[in-house]
Amino acid sequence: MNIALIAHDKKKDDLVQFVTAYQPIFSKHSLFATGTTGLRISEATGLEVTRFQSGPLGGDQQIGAMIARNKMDAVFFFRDPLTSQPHEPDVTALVRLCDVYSIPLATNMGSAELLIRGMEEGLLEWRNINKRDEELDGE
Ligand SMILES: O=C(CO)COP(=O)(O)O
Repeated sequence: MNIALIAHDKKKDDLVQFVTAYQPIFSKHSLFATGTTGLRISEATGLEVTRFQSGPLGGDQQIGAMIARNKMDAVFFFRDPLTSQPHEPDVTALVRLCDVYSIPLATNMGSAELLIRGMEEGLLEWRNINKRDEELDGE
């Protein structure tokens, strides 16, 4: 599965810690990230991460484009709710696209734990099979 990893600056340590803790699971998937987040994760874990532009320079939109093309299966986006971001419209757009396409989105450590455990149990594969069946039914 394709997984997006994104964190605002004050949340990057949390996301690095999270990915490190669940590295055996993340290592089974294709990882994508905004520029600085991806660099931090690959340096800390050695995992292969496809890096897009930094968030403020269009990285959020690049991940959004993957969602719009049905190429992203889950998004871990540790947002900083206490700091205003210069690219707030991009952040909102990315979250919105997750809702448009029903992509599982975890925006903090609590929901991330539940999402990764769901992935571990194969719940996302199950969801994708259902999605494919619905698409086939609609054809
Ligand atoms: O700003 C971001 C998400 O909105 C993250 O971008 P970086 O990973 O490049 O810091």
